[in-house]
Amino acid sequence: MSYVEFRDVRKSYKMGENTIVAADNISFSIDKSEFCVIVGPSGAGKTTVLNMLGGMDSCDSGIIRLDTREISSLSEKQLTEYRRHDVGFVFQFYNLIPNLTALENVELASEICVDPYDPRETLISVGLAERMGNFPAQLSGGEQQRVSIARALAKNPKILLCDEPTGALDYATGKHILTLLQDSCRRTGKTVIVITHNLAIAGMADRVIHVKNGQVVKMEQNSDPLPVERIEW
Ligand SMILES: Nc1ncnc2c1ncn2[C@@H]1O[C@H](COP(=O)(O)OP(=O)(O)OP(=O)(O)O)[C@@H](O)[C@H]1O
Repeated sequence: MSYVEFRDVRKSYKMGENTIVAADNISFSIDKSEFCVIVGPSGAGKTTVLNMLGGMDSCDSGIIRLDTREISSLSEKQLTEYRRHDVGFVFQFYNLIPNLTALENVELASEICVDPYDPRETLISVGLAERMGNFPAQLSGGEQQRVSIARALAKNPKILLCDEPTGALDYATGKHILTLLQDSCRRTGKTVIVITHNLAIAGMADRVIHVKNGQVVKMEQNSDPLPVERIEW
């Protein structure tokens, strides 16, 4: 069985008289330890898919599984536990707590987990050995994103969900962050999912899922993913 599975997943939002179908019978699967990119234009349904897999939103129908567990049928209480222990999130705008240092941000996340990695070692692994005592405002955008990746990894989650992780960064810094995510995936064996509108990023993925109008329009597997240095956009 696949590690991540979406089967005929539907999600709609009511907006007054109108119904917006954000996920229209979406089906796909992802294997353990894969680096997967979900790509599509604005409004395609990428964030909706990520939020449902991350336990932040529910689906109307269909089945969502992670590591054989059926996420789509968990109670609110079970979803809280699931988000806490099993999912690491990386957001476009980092979402760090401004009055906590880099180390404290990572410690806070790992304190609520069952089997976390050491926060200091995790910060060292993302290249921030010298910046642990700094507050987010004292760090560059790229460094803040490294902290947020460390915060997600230190939880030792089953899956890392990244929503446009390079969206707020310049070209070179964005590439460094993608390299870090690809390396972290390989080093830790974590399953990593990145959503983006940037088709060029697809070349570095083991698996690419193309979405449009709430549907999966294509799925590809790269037997030989490119190193980030060879990707241009
Ligand atoms: N909470 C919500 N309430 C109403 N409509 C929503 C909600 N969330 C998403 N939608 C709608 O669902 C559709 C898919 O949105 P979604 O954010 O998943 O797309 P996306 O591919 O992530 O887009 P973007 O790249 O712009 O973030 C859009 O039409 C959006 O307006």
